[in-house]
Amino acid sequence: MPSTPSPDSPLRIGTRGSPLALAQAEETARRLGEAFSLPAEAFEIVVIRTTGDRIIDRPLKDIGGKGLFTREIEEALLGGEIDIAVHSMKDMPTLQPEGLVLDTYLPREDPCDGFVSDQYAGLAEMPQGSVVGTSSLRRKAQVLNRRPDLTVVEFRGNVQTRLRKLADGVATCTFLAMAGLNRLEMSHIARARVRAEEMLPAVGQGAIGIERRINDGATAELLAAIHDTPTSHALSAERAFLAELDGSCETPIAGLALLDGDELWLRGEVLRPDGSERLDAEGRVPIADGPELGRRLARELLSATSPGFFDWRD
Ligand SMILES: NCc1[nH]cc(CCC(=O)O)c1CC(=O)O
Repeated sequence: MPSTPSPDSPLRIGTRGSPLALAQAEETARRLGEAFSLPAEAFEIVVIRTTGDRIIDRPLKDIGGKGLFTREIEEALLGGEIDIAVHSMKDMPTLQPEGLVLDTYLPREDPCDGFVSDQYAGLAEMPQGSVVGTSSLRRKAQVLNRRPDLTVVEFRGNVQTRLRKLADGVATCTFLAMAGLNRLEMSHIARARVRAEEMLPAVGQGAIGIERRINDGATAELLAAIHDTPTSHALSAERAFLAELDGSCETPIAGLALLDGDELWLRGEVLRPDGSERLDAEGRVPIADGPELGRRLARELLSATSPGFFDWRD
């Protein structure tokens, strides 16, 4: 690929095919186009179907393995079928395959969850025994920790599918990332934005990451123009926390870093899947020490958990 994409030799952007994934790929193309004054035809969006997209009738944790939503995309990147891959950082394992790097971030959207229900304004108002739909182990554990009386049912599928299940009465409420709703211009469906103090988001939530081949210097130069440094500082701290816990998007782990002047604040949380126990830790350090803080908080939580806390992990 030449150093600057053109309609004759477009930059091929690999992505999943959901409306949200496409919106994220389009945002990436738009930002690159603006940075280099390129027409839309200088970018080609290549939709790649992943294992996670293919199997929609089983809970994610039963399909197993990390990178359910990324493996096929990373193979296309390694195979030279695409030039970059655009991902929701929330879905990304902490380690990338040999030969790939994931170090470009777009400015982060709202990291918090949204509460979605056409009947109730928030979790506190849900009647005893109500049904919550979510496929996220984190959200399930957090909901049950606050409201042990509620029932959580599996709620797989993209945003549109989940809304249909809600309309069909499969559940009374669900939670969706505000970032996804904002990017789809659907934030009006959230009855409330759930503050991080109430429900700590997933590590990386709201951030878009762009992956490339490690030896592709021309693409690295392009991506540098749209990289957001504050987002990368926050994500480095959160992902160091996650990596030290050896967690993935399949485990009830939450973490959020916020920048405040030249300092970084990080809170991390681990839960038992049934919500019966929840532990958190937080700290504030100079921004450069974010990853070290992430590892320290993870070790703090690991040593504070009661026997058996992590037995659900394989
Ligand atoms: N696991 C699916 C997923 N991956 C990223 C987002 C939302 C967008 C984001 O967090 O950046 C979602 C859907 C959701 O949680 O509502």
